[in-house]
Amino acid sequence: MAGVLSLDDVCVRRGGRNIVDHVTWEVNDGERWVVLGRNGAGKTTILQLASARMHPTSGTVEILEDRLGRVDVFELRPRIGFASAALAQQVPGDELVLDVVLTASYGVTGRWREVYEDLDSERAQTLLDAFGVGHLADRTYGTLSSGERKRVQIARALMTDPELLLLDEPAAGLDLGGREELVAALAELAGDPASPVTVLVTHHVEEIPPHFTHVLLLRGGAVLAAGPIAETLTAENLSATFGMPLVVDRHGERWSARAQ
Ligand SMILES: Nc1ncnc2c1ncn2[C@@H]1O[C@H](COP(=O)(O)OP(=O)(O)OP(=O)(O)O)[C@@H](O)[C@H]1O
Repeated sequence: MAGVLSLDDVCVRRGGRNIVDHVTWEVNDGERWVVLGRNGAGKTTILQLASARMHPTSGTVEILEDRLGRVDVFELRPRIGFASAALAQQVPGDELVLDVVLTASYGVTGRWREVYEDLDSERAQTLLDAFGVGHLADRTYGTLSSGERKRVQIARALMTDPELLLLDEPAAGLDLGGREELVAALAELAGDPASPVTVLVTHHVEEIPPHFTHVLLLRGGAVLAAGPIAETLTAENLSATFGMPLVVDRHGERWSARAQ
């Protein structure tokens, strides 16, 4: 599948203005995208569109070759893995960690009467193991640290074996060690050709994991630049994105930025 996600001249209008402003953006098979922009730039809104949780005011959104507005979003959503702070807040604190991952099969949070196969439980456990939180499977979600919760959320997002993985600020609120561990786990995921096409929203270039291939820079709801990371994540583009003179450094496959 070439076109995994395609936005064509998309606007989202709220409160009398375009919070997504004529965005055209194409995400193809095998790509791993980072989305950067200031607070309020429209990053979360674009992920809402990409996860079939919002319709555009104008323009077209195609996800996994289905056009929003012409497809049953309830059939589409299981094909998209999504992790965000807002979604994480819906997880009941007394839910067992294994169940937090398992319930993604039905697109619900909070286990009730659904029937799961042993294979599902094994998959949930394998995913928790892959993110280094397998030993927490029997704990309740509410007792986990924020770093542990982030990992569980990503494991949950992968439970349905999605074709598209969307991560909204997965490293927000983590300490340095937690961030680095998460970046390493995401780098491993991104480096695996069998992994889904991934879009990661972040505020910090330091959180870009190795193996991410492309970057979308947003300003005021509009695309400032988009393309392969090495040529797009320049000091000039990042300075324009954040509205201040910035220096950008690349250390191997990691990035850092600071004021000039
Ligand atoms: N229903 C709404 N009515 C009016 N304005 C809205 C509405 N929803 C979002 N906005 C505004 O749209 C803009 C984009 O919001 P969005 O959450 O997409 O930004 P973001 O880039 O994810 O920001 P942050 O980095 O702070 O999370 C913000 O200025 C927000 O206040």
